[in-house]
Amino acid sequence: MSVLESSLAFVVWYLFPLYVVVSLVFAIFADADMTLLWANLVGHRPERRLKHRVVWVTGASSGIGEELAYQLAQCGARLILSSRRESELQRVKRRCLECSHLQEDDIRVLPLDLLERHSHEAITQAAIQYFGHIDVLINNGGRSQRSLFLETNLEVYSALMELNFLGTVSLTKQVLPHMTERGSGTIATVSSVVGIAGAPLATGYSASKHALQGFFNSLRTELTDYPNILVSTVCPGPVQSKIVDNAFTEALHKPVPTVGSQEHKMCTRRCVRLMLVGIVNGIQEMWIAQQPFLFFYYAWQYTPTFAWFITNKLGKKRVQNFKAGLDADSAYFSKPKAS
Ligand SMILES: NC(=O)c1ccc[n+]([C@@H]2O[C@H](COP(=O)([O-])OP(=O)(O)OC[C@H]3O[C@@H](n4cnc5c(N)ncnc54)[C@H](O)[C@@H]3O)[C@@H](O)[C@H]2O)c1
Repeated sequence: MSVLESSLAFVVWYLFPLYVVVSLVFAIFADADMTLLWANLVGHRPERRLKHRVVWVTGASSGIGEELAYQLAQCGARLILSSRRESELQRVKRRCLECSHLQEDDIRVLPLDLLERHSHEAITQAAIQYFGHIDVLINNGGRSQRSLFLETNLEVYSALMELNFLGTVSLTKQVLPHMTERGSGTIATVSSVVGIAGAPLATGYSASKHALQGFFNSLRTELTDYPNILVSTVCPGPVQSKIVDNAFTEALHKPVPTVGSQEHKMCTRRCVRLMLVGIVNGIQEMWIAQQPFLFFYYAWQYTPTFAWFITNKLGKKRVQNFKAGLDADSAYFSKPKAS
């Protein structure tokens, strides 16, 4: 057998089956993109890298932001906790103190409304003054949407862009000069799976997350002279939180009528752990989702025609369930049930 033939046989009999098996195992069990999972396996640990760091979390009063506060506190990070309701932030602060070795002074509650852009400069100055600097800003605060475009007021689209996009850009605008002056820092922004693809009932939400993706992908390229500044975007799939309760509907102040169980969604704890691993390992874009969502990220990236075939089938079912007054989210995973 020639060298060429034996090399070919090696590839066909050993490497290719190994590749197929590894890919299948990955496809079935993975809940994040390969870079992030690799970092989780062999990379830096958040406990080591975040100790004594000053981390500012927006939207810290519930869901992903609240869990970020607890895990960051356990890592020994000093915290600035922001969202609109001070009482809720005080509750989160108390739990942070209970579950970590942090002292009262290590956590600063700083109420912030992302919509009130005129207040962002003063609040940022207050945050910088308190600890002397900010190492990490996590732009997490935001709201989703559950409504069909044809039935939704334009005001809702305006509100989604004001909050998710402009509110985040405004705060980043205040914090980034502080980081460029120091020559280091991290700005991590929670985007979404719908910042990469799309989903029915979330046209405005998806648009606001696409806007964030475009903004931060472009900003990152403007900061190449600052190798120690990380601009990271996090794209979670469905995660347990209050996101559906708090979502916009077709009219500005109308609540979501049907909020189903969140149990089928990714555990908040796992999502946040992976986020922190990504941040300390300098990952610029993270995909975090259970299957089958993670599979779709790859499909959308590499085989869009196939991805849209599947997405349209699921989307159709989701819209039908929504119109029938059923929980649109659960319908993806199990037999839809009215709640
Ligand atoms: N949960 C999911 O399935 C999921 C998936 C992908 C992305 N995300 C994103 O994760 C982030 C956190 O959402 P969550 O799932 O924890 O939902 P959540 O509703 O539990 O938390 C949202 C947080 O944002 C805050 N917020 C809302 N409006 C605000 C305003 N005007 N000013 C300041 N803070 C405000 C809320 O007070 C709350 O603390 C959001 O950006 C969301 O788009 C969530």
